[in-house]
Amino acid sequence: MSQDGAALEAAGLGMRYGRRKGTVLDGCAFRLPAGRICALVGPNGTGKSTLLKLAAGLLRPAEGTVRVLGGAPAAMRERVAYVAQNKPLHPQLTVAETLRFGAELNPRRWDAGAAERIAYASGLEPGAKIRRLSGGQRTRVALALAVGKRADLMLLDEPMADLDPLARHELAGALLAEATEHGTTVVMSSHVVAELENSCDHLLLLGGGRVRLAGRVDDLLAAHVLLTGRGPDFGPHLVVEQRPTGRGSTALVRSRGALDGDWQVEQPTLEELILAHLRNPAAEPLLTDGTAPAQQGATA
Ligand SMILES: Nc1ncnc2c1ncn2[C@@H]1O[C@H](COP(=O)(O)OP(=O)(O)OP(=O)(O)O)[C@@H](O)[C@H]1O
Repeated sequence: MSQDGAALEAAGLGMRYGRRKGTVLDGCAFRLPAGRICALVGPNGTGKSTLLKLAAGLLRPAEGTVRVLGGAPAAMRERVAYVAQNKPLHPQLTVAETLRFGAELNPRRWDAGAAERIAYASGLEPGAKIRRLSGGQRTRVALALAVGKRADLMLLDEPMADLDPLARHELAGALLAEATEHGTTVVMSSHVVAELENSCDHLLLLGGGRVRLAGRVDDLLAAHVLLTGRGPDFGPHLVVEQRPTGRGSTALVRSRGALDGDWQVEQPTLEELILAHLRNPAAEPLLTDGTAPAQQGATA
């Protein structure tokens, strides 16, 4: 961990694939304090996988820096577990051989019990060949390897995408229990916004190559309210997104001062907060206290 406790930090981070292909990340800047369970969300193609690969040291930035646990990603591989979107595993190995391979690669940190708890919880056979496993079963083995590594930072690219709802619930619970017990920081990209509220305490929303929201979920929710009134005027409050409703207009706003006015006030859910920001890519970014990189200072 770095002195100031950042598990992942990006400053002026830029990334493009080849000269002609356009910029994926452009001036991306944020700081993720250690110990958080962070949801990484954003539209398709916005650079979530790219950011995770940069943090895993599999890509090099075109501009700026990314630091993990206070150091360069390539120097931190032993302390970082990365699960790619396509969950690459050796198809000819069995599940048990795959876990043994994980142990050999991580002799100083390997936690066989934790890996086996994840791998075998649903009745998966140790002798089953990886090539015969379903997508969800492969995911289970990939997550078992990541947990067994006993990393300080886990980077998970859409880890739950091909799991059935029960397996998703069970695995998310097991993963988060392991992470909480050991103080592991988790960054998990996902499109299943409704499920993030129960599993994540931190949010990183990417869009247009930059960070649009960053902070503790509680802080981000506290900075916003849903106002329903005759509209379209919502006083001094900064409107993120506004839609007509039966009763007039409902707006998700960033509160600027007292909330009294001719409208009804409700707290948004995390899903409402994320959807409003996805619907309005032009909304002003918000990085709450402690989540802007040291040299930049918070933008709100
Ligand atoms: N190896 C590559 N070569 C060229 N372009 C790439 C490569 N990998 C990703 N890209 C491009 O970079 C952009 C960001 O891709 P990335 O996979 O990081 O997005 P994402 O947010 O993870 O998307 P999704 O939600 O669809 O998984 C996309 O436009 C994609 O086409």
